[in-house]
Amino acid sequence: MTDTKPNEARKEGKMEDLPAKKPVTIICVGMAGSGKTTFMQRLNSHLHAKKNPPYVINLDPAVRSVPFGCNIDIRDSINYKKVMETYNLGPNGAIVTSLNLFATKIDQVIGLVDKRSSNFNHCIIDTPGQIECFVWSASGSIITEAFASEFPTVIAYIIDTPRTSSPTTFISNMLYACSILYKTKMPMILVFNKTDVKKADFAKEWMSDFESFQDALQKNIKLSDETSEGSGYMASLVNSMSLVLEEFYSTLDTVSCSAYTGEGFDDFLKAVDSKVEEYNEIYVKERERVVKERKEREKENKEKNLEHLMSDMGLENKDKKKEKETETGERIDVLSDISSGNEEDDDDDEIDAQIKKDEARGYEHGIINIDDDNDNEEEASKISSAKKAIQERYKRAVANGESNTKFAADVTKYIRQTQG
Ligand SMILES: Nc1nc2c(ncn2[C@@H]2O[C@H](COP(=O)(O)OP(=O)(O)OP(=O)(O)O)[C@@H](O)[C@H]2O)c(=O)[nH]1
Repeated sequence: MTDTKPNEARKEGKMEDLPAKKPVTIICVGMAGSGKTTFMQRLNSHLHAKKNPPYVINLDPAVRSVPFGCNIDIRDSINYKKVMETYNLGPNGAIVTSLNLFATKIDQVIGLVDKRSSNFNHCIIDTPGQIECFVWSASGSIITEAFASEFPTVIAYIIDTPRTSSPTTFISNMLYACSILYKTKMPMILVFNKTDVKKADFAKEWMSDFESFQDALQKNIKLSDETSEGSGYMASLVNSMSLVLEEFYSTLDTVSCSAYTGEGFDDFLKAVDSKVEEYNEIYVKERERVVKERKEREKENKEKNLEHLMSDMGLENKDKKKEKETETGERIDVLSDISSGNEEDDDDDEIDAQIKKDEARGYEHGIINIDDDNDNEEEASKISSAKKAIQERYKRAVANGESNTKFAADVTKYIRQTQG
């Protein structure tokens, strides 16, 4: 992970002791038409101009043409039109399916980026215009998580500033950004794009001054009252939402820029740097904590499963029973008990006689020779050592996350042997 301390140490020439600096991943998300692709194009040329070319990834399978050179393009491996035909899907379903197919290869993608990571400082990713296809899909989460676990990752939420100038659309956009922030748990930068058309000062003011937002809302209500009905409900909803979102604003960096003119891109890169620091200070620790917790939970579950399996097989109980009865000097109830009791001598004679009769009639007995104590002890010890071996193997398999069909077959065989 990128770290400010390693950077300082690098400057001091102690680089050999330090891990290689990882590039930062910038994932561009935003509503359809907010200007993600144009923003990517400008960011790409801006970084090139600074002799700091980025690694570029396009994750929009439905885009006709991409106005920048891509290092990885989802369209090279997935044919969106074919996905639509093959799976009989509509446009959005096909985007989700294409992303699903791409997500199955994400480890290879990360491998590729990692391999080249010494050559660039930024990896920039464009996402589909249908924001929900990426943000709310499992594959979107997998892809984001995969990058975030390997590189410092920042979400750039692109906003169409002129289209956000009404309090209602502003709050809708903020709610969306808020939900993405809490879903991905990644550092986020709000990018007010298209400032060549409308400056983003109004939005920044609304975010920092609740009263000014209220004023704008009141003005909007008066205007709406003249033009539409039912705006009272909308206004009160927007009002409540603005209160809820106050805390969310404090966690964000905002930048205004124009993908057309290139204004604000230096500020954007500065914001990225500060978010990387935040990522290292807060998110890395948080992620480590979550991963640790998940591992502990998995370990607990595995142990519980092992206990359940053993008790389903009747092994643990029998062992415990055996221990208990040995302590009290009582008869041991083991699998070979059918032949170990002395009190059944008479019964044994009867059974013996029956077997002889049956054999004389030509029947075959597929039972253990219940008369022979030594054979039974041998059988019991065989079963006991098989049990131990299987327990050991199960524990090892559980520890290694092994999925071994032969092992499963062994367990089945053993259950049949002991319970059949
Ligand atoms: N004036 C102005 N227009 C812009 C700017 N950025 C993008 N646009 C225009 O906004 C429209 C949408 O831009 P795109 O870059 O295609 O937006 P997008 O978010 O990638 O679109 P989808 O991926 O289809 O959702 C285009 O007509 C762009 O020319 C900007 O900074 N200023």
